[in-house]
Amino acid sequence: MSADLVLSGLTKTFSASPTAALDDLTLAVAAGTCTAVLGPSGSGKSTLLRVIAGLETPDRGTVSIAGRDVASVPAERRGVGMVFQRSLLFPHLSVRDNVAFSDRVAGMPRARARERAERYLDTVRLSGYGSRRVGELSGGQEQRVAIARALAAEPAVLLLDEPFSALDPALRADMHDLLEAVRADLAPTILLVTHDRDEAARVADRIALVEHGRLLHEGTVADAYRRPGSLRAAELMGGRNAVPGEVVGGIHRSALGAVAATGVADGPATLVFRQEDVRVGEGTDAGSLRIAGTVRSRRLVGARSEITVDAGALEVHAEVASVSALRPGDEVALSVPEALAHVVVG
Ligand SMILES: Nc1ncnc2c1ncn2[C@@H]1O[C@H](COP(=O)(O)OP(=O)(O)OP(=O)(O)O)[C@@H](O)[C@H]1O
Repeated sequence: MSADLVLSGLTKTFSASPTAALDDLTLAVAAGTCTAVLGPSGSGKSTLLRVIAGLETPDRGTVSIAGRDVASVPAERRGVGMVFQRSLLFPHLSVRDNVAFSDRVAGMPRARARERAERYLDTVRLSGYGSRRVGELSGGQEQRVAIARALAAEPAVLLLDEPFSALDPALRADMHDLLEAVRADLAPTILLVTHDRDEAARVADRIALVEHGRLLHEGTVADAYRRPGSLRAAELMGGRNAVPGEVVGGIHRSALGAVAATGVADGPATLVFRQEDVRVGEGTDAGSLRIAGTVRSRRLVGARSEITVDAGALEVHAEVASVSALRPGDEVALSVPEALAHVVVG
């Protein structure tokens, strides 16, 4: 029940808006995989999903599902299911009849459609809830029903538009487990729009970064974090360290010394590395970048702390354990394994 999804040169400008919501966006999602779409507010993520679903028509470009251009296929025949931030369930129907809705519209007899609905309610771990009214459900349960309803239509492609963002962290974690179970069971091809990098890392195979309607970076989750395609991509992935320098002959030179930059053209380039990858101490392995400086500030980041270190003209950010004794004013030696530093153009 999964299919390759290929988007090619998608462009969409709304008449009310001077700039393109989608600008020549090309992206491929392999059958049965999940790509998370991350990007700032207004970058075109929802428009992208709406174009794929057939709810908007692109000015240019194509959407292909299982190798077929779906331009002339109406939304309800595309084999695409969509779940939004708000569940948009029918309040006057029972949970079971909400899930059975698409089968009923397709003409399936009520008893059979309800039987199938129960199966999908079981998939989203809501068996026993079929007779309830939507108003009797929690937000998390409502989203489960919305997912069951989308799955009951057996979509080859499942589009999720910030489906968990209104849920509290514990419920969100439950939903991530649920999505994993759905993927193992039914393997739809999924495009998940989210603002939450951790969510993307938890549930997706790959990350697509979108800004101003353009694709900035596409790759595995690990690469999005550690090998971003550009300085902007590094920033959007929450990377806090960027050291300007210059590449000459495949070597990047900066205040941190020389680092291999294979394949990067000569010219200005920036060395990026994650705050999570900076270690306190000199680092024993030969391939480490060493940084000496003074702690300027320290702030809590969840259960850990982040320190900002002044190292000459450089500002370096490092995550440390909350029990770390480092305080503003302390001298500190830091190191970064060279393999975890990455050179981007610009
Ligand atoms: N129906 C519409 N009419 C006019 N402009 C629109 C319409 N829908 C979206 N836009 C514009 O297109 C751009 C992209 O919007 P879109 O909703 O796709 O962004 P987004 O990345 O999903 O944002 P967010 O993260 O805030 O949900 C924005 O500038 C928005 O104002």
